[in-house]
Amino acid sequence: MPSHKALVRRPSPRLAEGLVTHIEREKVDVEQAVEQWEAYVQALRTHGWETIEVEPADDFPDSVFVEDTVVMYKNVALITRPGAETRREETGGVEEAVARLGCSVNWVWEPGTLEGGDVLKIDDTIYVGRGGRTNAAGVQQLRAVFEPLGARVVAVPVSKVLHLKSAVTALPDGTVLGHIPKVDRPSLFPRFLSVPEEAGAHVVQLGGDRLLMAASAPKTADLLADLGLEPVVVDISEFEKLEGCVTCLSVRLRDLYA
Ligand SMILES: NC(=O)NCCC[C@H](N)C(=O)O
Repeated sequence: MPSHKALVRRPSPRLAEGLVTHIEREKVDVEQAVEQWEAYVQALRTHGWETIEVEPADDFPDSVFVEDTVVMYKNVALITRPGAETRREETGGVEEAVARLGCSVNWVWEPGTLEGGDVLKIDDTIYVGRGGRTNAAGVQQLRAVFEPLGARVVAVPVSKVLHLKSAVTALPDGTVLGHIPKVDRPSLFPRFLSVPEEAGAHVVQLGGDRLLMAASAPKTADLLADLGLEPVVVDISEFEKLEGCVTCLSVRLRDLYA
């Protein structure tokens, strides 16, 4: 039976110092960010996810973006080696959390770099974005860990946004969603739906037809509702100022044995 646990990590008081790469820096209201994070966690819980808080990493401004520190496939965790040097030490608490949940643990080693935001799983296909934060050695290491377990790893170029999942995510039927101006090669995906907003490309599958989405993509929410899906909308404006999206604030663990 699939498990319904999700890792989350409380924002650091230094959140406002988080990295910004492709957008202009805007002032982040940390108090509001904490409220938004609590509402995000509550939305996961309301829709059947047991949330597990990874120990906070207050010295690391970007630590709330927990998705970047680990990639899960089946019961196996791959602890990443973030391309952003200032994020490298975020991984310790996450490693401890997944080990405690009974996952077997692997690591990305130097010279590899990989961030979880660059990894999009659709059934047994694992798309990995080769871009600013994930290098070729990171792609090879991901392949070496997961292909023997039955995955097929497909590398795709990412140059217009921070991570692959800043450009594309997937619907429950496997259709890939993306905002065309931000996607390097839409033709790499077998079934692609173009959405009208950049933030509309980011969905977290909550189960059934329910999709967690950001309030900043109302036209895409309407489009998806019109296709019979059920958007669950959260406001994550303070995280968006740091190039965060709904996907990066949690890691869903769907295939634990426990
Ligand atoms: N997976 C994600 O979308 N992560 C967002 C990370 C944002 C953070 N400010 C960073 O640049 O690393």
